[in-house]
Order: sequence, then C-alpha cells, then structure tokens
Amino acid sequence: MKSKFSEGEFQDFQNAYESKIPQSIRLNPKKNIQKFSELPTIPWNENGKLLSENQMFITDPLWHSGAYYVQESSSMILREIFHQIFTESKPKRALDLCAAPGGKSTLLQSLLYENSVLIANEVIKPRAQILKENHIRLGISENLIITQNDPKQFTELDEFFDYIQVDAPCSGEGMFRKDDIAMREWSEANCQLCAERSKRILADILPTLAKDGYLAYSTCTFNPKENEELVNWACEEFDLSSIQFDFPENWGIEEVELNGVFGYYFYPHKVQGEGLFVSVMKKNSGFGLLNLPDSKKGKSIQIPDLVESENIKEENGMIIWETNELKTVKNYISKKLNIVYSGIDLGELKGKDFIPAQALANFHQKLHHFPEVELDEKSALEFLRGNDPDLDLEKKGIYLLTYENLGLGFVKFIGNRSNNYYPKPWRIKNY
Ligand SMILES: C[S@@+](CC[C@H](N)C(=O)[O-])C[C@H]1O[C@@H](n2cnc3c(N)ncnc32)[C@H](O)[C@@H]1O
Repeated sequence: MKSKFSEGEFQDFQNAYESKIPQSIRLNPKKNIQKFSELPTIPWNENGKLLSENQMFITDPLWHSGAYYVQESSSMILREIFHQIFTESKPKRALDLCAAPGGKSTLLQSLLYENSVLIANEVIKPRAQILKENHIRLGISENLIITQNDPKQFTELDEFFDYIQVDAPCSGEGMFRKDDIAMREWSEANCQLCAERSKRILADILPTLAKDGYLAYSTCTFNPKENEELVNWACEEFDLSSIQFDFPENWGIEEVELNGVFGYYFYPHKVQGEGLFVSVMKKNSGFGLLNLPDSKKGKSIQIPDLVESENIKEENGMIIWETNELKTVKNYISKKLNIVYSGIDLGELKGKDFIPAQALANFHQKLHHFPEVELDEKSALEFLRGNDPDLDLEKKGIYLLTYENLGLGFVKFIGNRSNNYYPKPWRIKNY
C-alpha cells in the first residue's frame, strides 16, 4: 500500500483502519417504508442509506419483511455501473457467478427489467441456501434461477449471457477493518492462490459471455495481481475491451489504468465504505447472444386462494409461479446445471387445502386472497420468534400477517390459537 500512496496519503489510509466502520443498508425499491428516509443517501445509489450508528437488524420486523438489505456501501456502485453501460437496452440473460450471500445479486435483480432472467449461482452448498433465503426475503424472485455449480460447469453455455457479474473470492484486504478472519488468513502465498483462482474462474466463465455483452469483475482486495493485472490478462486472452466510467470526483473513487485497462478502487480513507475494486469488460468477438426457442406454454392451474394467472403451474406437487422466459431458460439449463430454486414457490396442495409458502408472503405483489392482519411491533416479534402472536380473530383459516403493510408470513388460525408458518430456520432465536 505504501507503494500506491504518497507518505501523507498512506497515513490517512492507515488511520481509516482505526475509525468507525460505516454501516449501510439498501432500501428495497419495491417495498415502501418511511424508516431511514432522513438518513444520508449513498452518492452512487439512491436506495443506499448510511446509518449513523450500528443497529441490530434481526429484531427489526422491517428487515424480515425484506424492506431493506444490509449491504456494504461500496458494493452498491453496481447500480451506477449498470446504468452507465446499459443506456439503451437492458440485458436479457444475466449471471451472478459468485452470488452468496446475495448483496450484489439482489441489487442486480432490482435493476433488470421484468422479462430478463437472472441466474444467481453459488458454488458452496450451504451458502447457496443463504442466497435463496435472502432473495425470497426481498421478494424479488420472479425471474430468478438459483444454481449451485462450479464455474467450470457453465462451459457448455456458449454465449448464453449478455451480462455477467463475478464478485470473486479474494484475499480480502479491503475487509480488514470489518473482518478479523480476512486479516488472519492473509499471506503472500494466499494472495497468489487467489489470483490464480480468479484467473481460472474468468477463463471458465468468459466463453459464456455473448459478443457485445459485459462482464463486471470485482474483488474486495487491493492486490493488483487479483485486480487490474488480472483484468489486463483477460482482455488480451479473450478479446475484450475495458470500459472507462465517469464517476464524479467528489465520490472519492480512484481510477487506475494499466495498458488501456481501467479499474476503480474504493479506499476506506476516501469513501464511506470498505475496500473494493471493480472493472468492466466488453466482449468484442463471437456470434452474439444464443437464441433459445420459446418453450411451450405449460398448463396453468387455478387455485381459489390465488389470483388467476397463466404463470401459476403445478410441479411435483408444488405450486409455482413461472413466466415463459424463465421456463425457456430453465428447460435449457436443467440438464447442465444444478438448480436450487426457480420462479416463485407459492405453496403446496395438501388434500384440498392450499398451504402457502413463505415466498408468497414476501413477494411485493399480492398474488393471493388470504385476509391480512396488521401487527404492532411486539406481536410481529412474537410471530418472528415462532410463537403464537395471540390474534383477535373470529374466523378460522389462513391469514397473512403484515407489519407496516408489508408481508411477514402466514398463520393458520384454528380457533383458540394459531399455527405459525414462519420457516423455522428464519425464526429470530435461530440467529
Ligand atoms: C465475495 S463473495 C461474494 C459476495 C456476493 N457477491 C455478495 O455480494 O453478497 C465470493 C463468493 O465466491 C464463492 N466462491 C468460493 N470459491 C469459488 C470458486 N472457486 N468459484 C466460484 N465461486 C467461489 C464464495 O463461496 C463466496 O460466496
């Protein structure tokens, strides 16, 4: 770092590690809340808010309703990048290759238009489950497929995506302030291993990028070998050009250039956030985005508790919401990739009864006809702990519980008490 900065700036950089870690959240544009509206907005993301003091989110019902996602502010730059590269058209098929726990993929999902399909992938199985949970909580899983695959398993998907995000596993130098493990695990040998791994990841995934498509590569480290040097290698090896961005100077983002390759550094002494590197490449050659034949519209099913829609289907006893665009992509990839989740899981039929799934509660549109009960904070927390929120109801049946008019989850009122349908692993005591 000393070789990157002047002596004075190095001191500022070092001092930043003694300062308070700025905490930030990204509001979900599909769920309107007043809380946090007075807080300062992050310059590069209108939905990003900087918190004045650290908070416990797990005991905030709004967090459970998916009204916001706790995300490090530097990462939110992807919104600005996306808007600068997609000025006319938006991507049809996007991939977030290293997606868990989901900060950048939930952000990307909120930027895509409704007919785009996003594949959010995570190679590590338990992390793929966390990714799924976070997407369901934010309620934006309409055109999303979650997969759990190693990058090399994507190689059959030639020119399949017109936008790819690779938020690579890295040596984590930009996280030292926040993450002790990153600091303890750091070694020169590990930096070298990370650089080699990122090289393999890019080599595996770049053939899946279509001509004229973009790949946004990011790390949370300052090591040039994992950053601009690697992007430089990729541009030469795969006929890509590097994209230069226009960020206002007062944002504090630092541009580096290496042989015509541009990269952007977020340093903790210059931005209110943690360390990050990002660089975007555009593919110059190839045949263009692979055309997929439209899949036949599957048979839809009518469930009295749900709105009528041709997107409601039955699959292996589960009732799902599946658009035609999603089905087309799912059919094509299903033999090549391990699909963990796709579309929206609405619930299941048990005999004549429809039992709603959690995703139906968190989805931003009302796709069901269950009556709603608005809770105060105390009863919302009771419900979120898995207890009976003690509702004052007369008619037996399934109810959607809301907090500030946002869906939290379902209960079944059986007369003297209610059965709580909030998923066990999501309940507050389990965190
Ligand atoms: C920096 S994190 C991603 C953070 C995520 N993009 C977000 O915004 O929440 C990198 C991810 O890459 C995954 N990973 C680890 N080794 C990998 C590999 N060889 N190929 C692809 N992904 C890998 C990790 O499990 C981790 O979830």
